[in-house]
Amino acid sequence: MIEARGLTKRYGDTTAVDRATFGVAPGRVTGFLGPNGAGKTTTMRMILGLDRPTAGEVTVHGRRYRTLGAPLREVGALLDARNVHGGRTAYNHLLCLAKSNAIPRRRVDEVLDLVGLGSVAKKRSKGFSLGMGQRLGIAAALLGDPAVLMFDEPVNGLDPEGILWIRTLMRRLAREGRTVFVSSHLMSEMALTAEHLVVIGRGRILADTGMAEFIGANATSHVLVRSPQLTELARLLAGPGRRLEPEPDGALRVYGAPAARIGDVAAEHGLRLHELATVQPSLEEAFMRLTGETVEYHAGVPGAPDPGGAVPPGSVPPGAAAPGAGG
Ligand SMILES: Nc1ncnc2c1ncn2[C@@H]1O[C@H](COP(=O)(O)OP(=O)(O)OP(=O)(O)O)[C@@H](O)[C@H]1O
Repeated sequence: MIEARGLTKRYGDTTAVDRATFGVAPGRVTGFLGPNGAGKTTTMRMILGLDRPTAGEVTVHGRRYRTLGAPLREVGALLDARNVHGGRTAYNHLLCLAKSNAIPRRRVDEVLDLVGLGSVAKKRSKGFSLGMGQRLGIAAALLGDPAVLMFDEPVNGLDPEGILWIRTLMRRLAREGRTVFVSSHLMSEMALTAEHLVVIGRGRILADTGMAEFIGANATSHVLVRSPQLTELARLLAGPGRRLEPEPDGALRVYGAPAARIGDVAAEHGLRLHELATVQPSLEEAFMRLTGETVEYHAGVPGAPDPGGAVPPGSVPPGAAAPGAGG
């Protein structure tokens, strides 16, 4: 269990983390989601005692990291995979870590096999690919068999196979009852990996909630309709609480009416339907609703919306009705 209370970090005029209060529970993957520069790495560094909070505190199992007796046995972390002494072999890198933390030598072989580096254990890590470097970093995090694991942007730069491997590993570690906290700015990846979300924007915690709840509270589903008589159908569907949006490929998005209702309207008027599909909102849509236009935010455009003034959870797109509303 990780608990942050009023956690704050300022660098001069920059407030990297602003009164963050959240908890990371065991037994599930918690995604730490936020755009570049939102404060994810700084938060993780404070959890690991690498940065001292300006105010507030963060504890692991009720204690500050620096006061843990055998930290590597309690918390494993992958912060920067390039931070490895490249002249050492993978085996020696892990052995040094093991020795300095009173971890038995056999555990080095175990974690090397676990991450699939057994066959290159005696090779110098400076010759490793990015994916192999990530695996070595993860092996180091797992070395002390810790109950709490943290990964900062673990899939950055990995190929699809590497991404799938990391996703599967994280879910397995969580199923074993561990606390797994993983940061990312990649929505599609988070949607597949995490069950719980802590969302951060410009240093502030914007949400601490289940994945499904987060999406449900910040975005609405719509129905995608295709018909050779779309103009007529659209006229019949228009009304209070409904929002109709044409798609570039000729389909129509309908907010505020369930698929069954749209199908009935079409049948009643003898209109042909070529497609009628309920589309669930994505994590990305929900995130963008919460934080404002993330694309602008990413690019650091002056005057980009302030995530602090975010749309409150439970709101729906302007003009859209709540699911099931309307006749
Ligand atoms: N050592 C530092 N000195 C000054 N400013 C810093 C320092 N570390 C971080 N910052 C600033 O704090 C803010 C948060 O940075 P942080 O790296 O924690 O964000 P992040 O969410 O991890 O972003 P990314 O996805 O780009 O890694 C940024 O504005 C960053 O420039």
